[in-house]
Amino acid sequence: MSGLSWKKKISLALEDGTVLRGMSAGVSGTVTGEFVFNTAMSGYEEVLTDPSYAGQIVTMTSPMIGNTGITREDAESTGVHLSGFVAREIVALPSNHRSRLSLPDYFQERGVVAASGIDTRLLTLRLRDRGVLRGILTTEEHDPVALRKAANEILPISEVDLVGRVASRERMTLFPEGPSSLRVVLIDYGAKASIARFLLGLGIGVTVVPPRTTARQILDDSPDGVILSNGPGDPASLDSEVETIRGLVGRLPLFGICLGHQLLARAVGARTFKLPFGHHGINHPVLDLRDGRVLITSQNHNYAVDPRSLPAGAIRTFESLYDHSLEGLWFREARIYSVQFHPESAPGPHDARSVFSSFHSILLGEDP
Ligand SMILES: NC(=O)CC[C@H](N)C(=O)O
Repeated sequence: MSGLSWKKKISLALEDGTVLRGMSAGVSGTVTGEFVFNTAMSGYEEVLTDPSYAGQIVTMTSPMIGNTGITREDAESTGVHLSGFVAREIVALPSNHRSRLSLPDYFQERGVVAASGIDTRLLTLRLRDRGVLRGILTTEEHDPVALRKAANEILPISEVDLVGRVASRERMTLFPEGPSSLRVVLIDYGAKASIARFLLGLGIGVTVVPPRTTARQILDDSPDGVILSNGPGDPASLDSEVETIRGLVGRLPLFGICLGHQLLARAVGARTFKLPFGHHGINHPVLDLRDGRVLITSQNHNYAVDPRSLPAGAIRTFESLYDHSLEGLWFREARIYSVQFHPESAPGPHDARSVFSSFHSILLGEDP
């Protein structure tokens, strides 16, 4: 608990005028972003290190966070990318043989502004009823009038280059342990580490490239397929990324995960739209529209593909059982496969891991 002042007040304000108070569990400072709520009961280390949360302040609905500490082995990237973190109670004393560090000490180490003691039930109901809201989290300002004004001056997430902030800047090839005959290019918009880990586990080599790599450069590299990663922000604002994908469509198998799925859909002419409060959690049921199976999946998105805008040839593969939004696509002719949920399941149940095997089949020229 070193460096932590549980006595320090923290204020939270939303653009709708809501003001809440709590105690700081992280560093002092002011952060702004879009508030979202996450319903996962475990896996906060993966949530903290998932680059897709850049620009967002994440509220955990589970009432006690921090019990299992920080293991460092469960990180999905090398840093914390979300803007701020909120929970009902943040625990400073972990109880877990894998823990290396308490959560408050990790916040100090990583410079995270975090709030404990917030009425997260009220906050979540507000976000559920009014939709995702911009807001501020601060240890420096407590006057409600000033807080409300600041919350209303925050730039919408669609106007911030979040992919540029978290994506990899260098090309790098990872080799699986055993012999491998397949290699894919992973376009990294802020990829979770588990995606490459999974592919390597299937014996597939992975060349990670920055998003600004051109379609020509990727084709000249002659991979067996291309994977479009998860990532932060609004897919509708990523025109140059979509342009690159357009240059790959029909040329080699493509596989999109979350943001990658949304960008792929845009590349073939579909539209994306913002969901009222998104899907963030590890208990999201999706229906496999091909065989009626239900998978419990890990999800983290605020946007979705509009099924009415899909071009001819699109096969809808998965649908959310919460709001019936589109969760997966397959284009047989063009060999494009994509899912809105997270098959790497980190954190989350493992039902959807078979999606990687489906992509493996596509690489081998079979149907998923
Ligand atoms: N996890 C992701 O890839 C998120 C995709 C996108 N930023 C969204 O919020 O919908």
